[in-house]
Amino acid sequence: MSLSLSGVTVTRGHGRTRTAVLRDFTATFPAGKVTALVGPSGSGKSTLLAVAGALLRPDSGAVDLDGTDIARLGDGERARFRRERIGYMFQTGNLLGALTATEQLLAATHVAGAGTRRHRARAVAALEELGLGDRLRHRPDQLSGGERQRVALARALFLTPGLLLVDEPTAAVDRSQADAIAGLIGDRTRAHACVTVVATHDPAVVASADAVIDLDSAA
Ligand SMILES: Nc1ncnc2c1ncn2[C@@H]1O[C@H](COP(=O)(O)OP(=O)(O)OP(=O)(O)O)[C@@H](O)[C@H]1O
Repeated sequence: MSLSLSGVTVTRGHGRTRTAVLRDFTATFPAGKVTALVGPSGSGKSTLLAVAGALLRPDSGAVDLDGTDIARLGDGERARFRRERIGYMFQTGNLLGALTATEQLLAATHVAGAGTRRHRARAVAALEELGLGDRLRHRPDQLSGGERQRVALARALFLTPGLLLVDEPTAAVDRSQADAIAGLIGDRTRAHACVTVVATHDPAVVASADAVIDLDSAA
């Protein structure tokens, strides 16, 4: 898997509030490495993840994922890329209210409820790895903010994506959990040679990353 953005410009808002969030942004994200995306609030970290994750189309520029410019694909193909190649952990967790922690992971494979035993065992193991072994049957409103965040990370990792995009993974967890999460993201990235991009304000996550891109100076 490879990811490079070239000349990417994204404007957001309408009318007088319309501003360029990313302006002619160019960067290459290496496989098997964690790239930390830093910069002050509002500098465009989440926007860049959304562009790389085929959720937001840039106004101009190319988003090259393994030789395909995903900015130019139709909506159906972009959805397929997201489903098959991209693991996305949103800042808000974005868990589905009706599903248990285990089902959140199985939903990624479209087998919630009817999951095979093998899928279920994998989902349970993934949640146990993140310290959630006693929260398997809990729904989002029965989990703490940090627990929801860890379920969201487990879900993003579940299908072993080639591109892993993570937004503020340690915002709602304590220091030891934050270190465990940063370690797990690094381990998975190296083991599966995936391209990993982590938007973060956490100095410890930045310190454990292989490369750092500062959107403040890139703007
Ligand atoms: N849907 C939207 N419509 C209009 N403006 C938006 C929209 N989404 C984001 N913005 C603006 O784009 C800018 C960049 O937002 P973004 O969320 O990418 O920043 P960020 O670096 O991730 O911030 P934070 O660290 O606070 O999460 C901000 O000024 C924000 O207000």
